[in-house]
Amino acid sequence: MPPEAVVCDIEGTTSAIAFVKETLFPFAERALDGFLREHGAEPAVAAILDEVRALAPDQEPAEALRGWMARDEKVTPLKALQGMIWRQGFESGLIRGHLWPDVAPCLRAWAAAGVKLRIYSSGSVEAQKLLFGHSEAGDLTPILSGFDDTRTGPKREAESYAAIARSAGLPPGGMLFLSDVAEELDAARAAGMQVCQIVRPADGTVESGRHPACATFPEVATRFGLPAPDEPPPA
Ligand SMILES: CSCCC(=O)C(=O)COP(=O)(O)O
Ligand SMILES: [Mg+2]
Repeated sequence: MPPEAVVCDIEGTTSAIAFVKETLFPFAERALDGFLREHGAEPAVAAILDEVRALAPDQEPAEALRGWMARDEKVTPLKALQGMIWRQGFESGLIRGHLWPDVAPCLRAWAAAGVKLRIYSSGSVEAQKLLFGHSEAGDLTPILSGFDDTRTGPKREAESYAAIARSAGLPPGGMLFLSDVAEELDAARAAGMQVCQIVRPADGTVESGRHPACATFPEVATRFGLPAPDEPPPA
């Protein structure tokens, strides 16, 4: 049966890994000290800094945050803070959310056919909404019906996917999870979801061999019985 809902990872799935590493992370790194000086006492930011101190009690929060960014560690308070910092970049037009050209036409076709679309990323829900709200393909947030980040649960644990299915009000088997990371797909499959690894050569993704694999979203459409977009994606 074709899935009633599609859940998309971002980095390596809808968007280039290079966009995250070479645009988003350096933006946050450059703005970090100024952001903490200006906003560090605000309750939402202060609460995140408390989480950072609890996880890295032997370091200054800025030092811990920089280390996590350098090692691309998906630590929840870092992700929350990055989302806050990126807001200014997205809203001023300095950053536009990268999407591979095959992604938006499929998401639009699937939404038009009544397929529910959700995002599950290590990037915070705030950052997800910014990326899809200010994407290279325009504002896609009206066609997205749910957003989850690591506050829902770790991406490599089956219970996180069970929670996403509960919040969508669907049986896990009616949902398809798309990700570049095999361990995330293992967890989603253990929760009963259909899964597909997105293997984009431009991202250097290695096919695990444990899951169905597709290089583009139109290939996903063909393989899982989802509608294909009316127009071919731009070259
Ligand atoms: C605007 S979302 C930022 C992406 C990000 O920070 C990240 O860690 C993405 O990880 P994913 O789980 O989507 O692979
Ligand atoms: Mg990913």
